[in-house]
Amino acid sequence: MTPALEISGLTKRFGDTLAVDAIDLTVPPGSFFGLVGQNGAGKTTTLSMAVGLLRPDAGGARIFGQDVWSEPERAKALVGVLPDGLAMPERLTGREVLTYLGLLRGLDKDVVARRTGDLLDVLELDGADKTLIIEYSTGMRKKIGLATALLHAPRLLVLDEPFEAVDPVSAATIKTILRGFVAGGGSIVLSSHVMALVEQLCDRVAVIDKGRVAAAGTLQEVRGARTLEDTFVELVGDPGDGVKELSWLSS
Ligand SMILES: Nc1ncnc2c1ncn2[C@@H]1O[C@H](COP(=O)(O)OP(=O)(O)OP(=O)(O)O)[C@@H](O)[C@H]1O
Repeated sequence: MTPALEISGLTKRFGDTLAVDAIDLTVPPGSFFGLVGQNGAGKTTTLSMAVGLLRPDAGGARIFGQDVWSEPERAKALVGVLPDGLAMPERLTGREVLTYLGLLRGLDKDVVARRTGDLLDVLELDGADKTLIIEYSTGMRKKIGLATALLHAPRLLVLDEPFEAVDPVSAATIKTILRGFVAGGGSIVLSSHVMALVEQLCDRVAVIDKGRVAAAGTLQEVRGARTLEDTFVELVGDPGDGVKELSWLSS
C-alpha cells in the first residue's frame, strides 16, 4: 500500500544548527500519527519540508506517492496543512477567508459555500461574518486554520500543534472531527507536546530528538508497558539531571 506520507533523508541546516538530520519516516494510509519532541527538536521544520512549505537541503517527501517537490500540485491537492504560525489575511472575516481559499483551490462556489457554513458551524466560530481575523484569539486562529486545512477534503492532514491554545470544549470537537476523518479513511500526522493527547488519539508515534528519530512505530511498540511520557523523558533525557535550583525564588 502506498504510504500516506513518506519522508526520506530529510535534512535542514540553519547556519550552524542542524535542525533536521536525515530523517526517514513512513506514515501508513489510515493511520493517526503523532510526532513528539522537545522544544527545538525539529518537528516543525520536518513537517514544513514534508508538505512543501520549506525546501530541504537534502532528502524528499512523497504524499500518496506524489513527490512534494517535483509534482507539487498533485501532492498538495491530497494534503490539508495546519502550519505553525499560519499567516492569514487579517482584514477578512472567517467566512471570507474560507471562501477565498476554497475558490483559489478551484472548488465549485456552491460546494465552498456549503462546506464553509458546515466548518464554521461545527468549529463554533460564531460571528464569522462580522469578526475579522485580526480580532481572533489564538485558539480561534487555530480553529480557522484547521477549517482551511479541511476545506478541500484532503486525504492526509498534517497538523502542527492543532490543540495549542484551544479550550477543552473546542478540543473535544476537534478530536471528534479528527477521529471521524480517520474512521472515514483519512490519514493524519500531528505534532504535539501533550503526551496524553497523543496517547488518546494516535495509533503510531515518532519521537524526534535533536533532529533525529529517537523511536518510531506503533504506540505500543514505542511505549511498551510504560506511559508515553515516561518513554519520552527516558529517550530525550531526564529533566531531573543537572537542573539548577533557583534558590532566589524561595523566600
Ligand atoms: N527559520 C529558522 N532560522 C534559524 N533557525 C531555525 C529556524 N527555524 C527553526 N530553527 C531552529 O531549528 C531547530 C528546530 O526547530 P523547530 O521549530 O523545527 O523545532 P520544534 O520541534 O518544532 O520545536 P517546538 O516544539 O518548540 O515548536 C531549533 O534549533 C530552531 O532554533
